[in-house]
Amino acid sequence: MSIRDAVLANLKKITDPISGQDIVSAGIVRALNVEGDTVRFVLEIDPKQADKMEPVRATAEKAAQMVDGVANVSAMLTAHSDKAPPDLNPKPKPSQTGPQAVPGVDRIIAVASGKGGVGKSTVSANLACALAAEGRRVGLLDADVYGPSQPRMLGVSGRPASPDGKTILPLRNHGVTMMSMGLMTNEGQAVVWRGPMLMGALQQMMSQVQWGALDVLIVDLPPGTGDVQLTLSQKFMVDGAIVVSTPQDVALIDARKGIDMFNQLKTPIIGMIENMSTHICSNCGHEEHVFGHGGVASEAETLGVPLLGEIPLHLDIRVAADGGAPIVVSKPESPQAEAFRKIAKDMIANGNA
Ligand SMILES: Nc1ncnc2c1ncn2[C@@H]1O[C@H](COP(=O)(O)OP(=O)(O)OP(=O)(O)O)[C@@H](O)[C@H]1O
Repeated sequence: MSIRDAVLANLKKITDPISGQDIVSAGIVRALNVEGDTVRFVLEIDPKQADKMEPVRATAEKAAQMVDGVANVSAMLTAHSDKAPPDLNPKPKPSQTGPQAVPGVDRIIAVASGKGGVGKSTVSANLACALAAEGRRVGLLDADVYGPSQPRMLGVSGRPASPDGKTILPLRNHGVTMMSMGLMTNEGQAVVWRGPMLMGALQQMMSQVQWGALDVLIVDLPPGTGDVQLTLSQKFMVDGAIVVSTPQDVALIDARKGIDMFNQLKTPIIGMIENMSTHICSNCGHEEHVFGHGGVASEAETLGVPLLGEIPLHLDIRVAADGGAPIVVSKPESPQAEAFRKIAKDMIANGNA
């Protein structure tokens, strides 16, 4: 029998005057520790019973000393607490991998494109402003770190403030709360982002920016199917994705890849938008199909995703975007703005925004 077991056997012969059980079964012998020939333990008691328990402690100390091989014994009375003893079993860490919601944000919608330059940022800015005009509380995160354009499109400049060094205060214009990676760097300065930096920056933008209460947060993604797209869908609960494409085959091939990626990530596709659909001459109103027309509609049908709308190629759309007031703000009654506003209204009607 080990010293520890022999000590316990002797302690079991002592009766706890409070419960009538032996002191080991009563659970008052705690922290029994044997080190060489030294034995230490405590008797955990109600402090009000200290006088009654002191003789028990002295008896327990002697009982431990009786064990062969024990030279020194230290038994102490300690006050028990009503609190549960600390749980020393390591708990599994909460899962870091599951997608999380952003506090206060009801929905996250990703706007993506397979190919660059198809007008994804223009569509994001106009949709955000159109949804805000419908009374929705809208946030717009420009996650296009390679070519951040939302500050220019929404007409905001200056660096966002961080009063406490932890949270970042977003900017606001045209009813849209906006944050862009472009505001964290100097305009015109090329930024070389590596994968882990990108992911860290995106998480920071989602979690540390004080978005406030939003009905919808639109995330303007970089073109393609890279780290930012993956991180967004894996780390955050993305409610839906909109894929913007021009009608040409080359753009459509890439758009298909984008849809494929969202399907694999199990992010629901809200639908596709054909941008630069028909060119309307700003002088004569003549319509021509610079990049073809209807390519996205037939692709959407093939892929079984909704076509949300077709946005014409029109000089006013570019001029408005470059001037810091998207066309839905600067010319809300124009047919070009109407195309965006219809998409926004349908999104609200379908519960997507
Ligand atoms: N429907 C349109 N009519 C006219 N010009 C447009 C239209 N859509 C976008 N543009 C213009 O095309 C250019 C590219 O658009 P935008 O920056 O929105 O594309 P993007 O897909 O976000 O590009 P990036 O590759 O930088 O992500 C901009 O100058 C924009 O003003």
